[in-house]
Amino acid sequence: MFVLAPLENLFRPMFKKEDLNLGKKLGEGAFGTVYKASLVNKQLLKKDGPLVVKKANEYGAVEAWMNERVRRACRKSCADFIHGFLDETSSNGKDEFWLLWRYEGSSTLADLMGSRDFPYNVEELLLGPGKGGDLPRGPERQNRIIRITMRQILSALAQLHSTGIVHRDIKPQNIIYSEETKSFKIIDLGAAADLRVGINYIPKEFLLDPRYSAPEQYIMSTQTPSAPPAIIAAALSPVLWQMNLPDRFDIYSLGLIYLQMAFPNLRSDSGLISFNRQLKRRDYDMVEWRKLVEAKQSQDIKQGFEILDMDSGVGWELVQDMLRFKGRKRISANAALAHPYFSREGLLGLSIMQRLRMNVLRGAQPDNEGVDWVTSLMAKSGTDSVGGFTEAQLQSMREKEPKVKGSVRRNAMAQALRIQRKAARTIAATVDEIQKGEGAKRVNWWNRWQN
Ligand SMILES: Nc1ncnc2c1ncn2[C@@H]1O[C@H](COP(=O)(O)OP(=O)(O)OP(=O)(O)O)[C@@H](O)[C@H]1O
Repeated sequence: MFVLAPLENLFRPMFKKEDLNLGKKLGEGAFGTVYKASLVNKQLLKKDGPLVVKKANEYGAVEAWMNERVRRACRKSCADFIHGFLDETSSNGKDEFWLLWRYEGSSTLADLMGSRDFPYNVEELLLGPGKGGDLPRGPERQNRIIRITMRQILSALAQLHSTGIVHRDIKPQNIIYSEETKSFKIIDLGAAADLRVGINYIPKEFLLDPRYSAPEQYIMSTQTPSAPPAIIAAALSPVLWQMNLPDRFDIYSLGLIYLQMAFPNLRSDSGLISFNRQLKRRDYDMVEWRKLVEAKQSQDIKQGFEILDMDSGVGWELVQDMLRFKGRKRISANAALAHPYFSREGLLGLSIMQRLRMNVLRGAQPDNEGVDWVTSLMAKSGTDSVGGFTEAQLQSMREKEPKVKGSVRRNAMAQALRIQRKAARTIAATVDEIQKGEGAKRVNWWNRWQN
């Protein structure tokens, strides 16, 4: 960041407003106006194609800075940023900041979700026309499309978070379908906070879209002092990150999007607002919410739960993990990507593996440390070609169940051991279950799994 940023400015093309022809207005928000645009002189950029210009107010400089950082650290997760510059000659006498991106395409996830054909319209975009035809239209096919979409958005979020950036405004309007990469990307970093440098990180700032924001109002505890100088912020950021887990704010917003994709009646603003109200009244207990709405017998509700309950309810598990009231108990983007919901499709023995992973995750919930421990084990385990646990690994974990020692029970170590024991017991129980139920078939299954 400190080295590459100045170097980059020496080599990247610079623009001024005379280089740009503004076209159709694409949007107007609190922070500026967005236009489709083209270059007056096409030679200025190596790759031709339409552009997007945002004429922003005083926050534009922060948004440009954030976009440059994303371009260096995780460029595939967000819209392709080209350049940002200050226009001191603006007609209204105020400084205007111009931001320039490549035009990714004409559809945001909000546009796509607004169509009656959702999610099949997304399937065509992600897989190509006619490529989803192996399954008849119905919950199973919808589940597959939603899962691919969720994986793409979560991967983009995981990259942003690992860069130290929290978006703070994740919503379908800010997720765009890129026609070039045929995948979803995140846009609008205008409300983002970069904890590594302290940019835009003001604990008391209130910039949230109430429809999609998590119950906590601040991404950082209000006890945390305001941003220190950049270099100190960079050194402190892992500690602050660990203390506050600010990334979980975005996860809640994505959890809401997941629900909207599954339940057609939650896609409208009024549907989402009434969901938020219902959940708040039930103290953010999703099981209670489910009891409430299932009693209503609506077709949309039935359809949504049919999707979430597939594969032993992995989707329902995931959405609950994303929508937990306390940020600390909410799943991280990386842990969500390792959730059984995203297990590879079509592998032999998948359902047993899914069951195992889910039991282990269930056993570790709601201890977030437990989930992290389990996911790190999963990430390290398995064969080269296939993730997950091998039978030998499961057996050795089973034998290595940590021993209890009365005196250490009260300290933090005891807590960690307790979670490990819980996970180890779950693994043992699941292995027993598999051994009992599958009998002779089991040997073949494991052999096939490891090959
Ligand atoms: N790179 C891009 N490619 C194509 N369209 C884009 C791109 N960036 C933005 N848009 C379009 O412009 C609209 C507004 O963009 P953006 O959300 O960044 O602006 P904003 O002023 O912050 O708006 P809001 O306050 O409503 O979020 C988007 O909804 C999208 O339709």
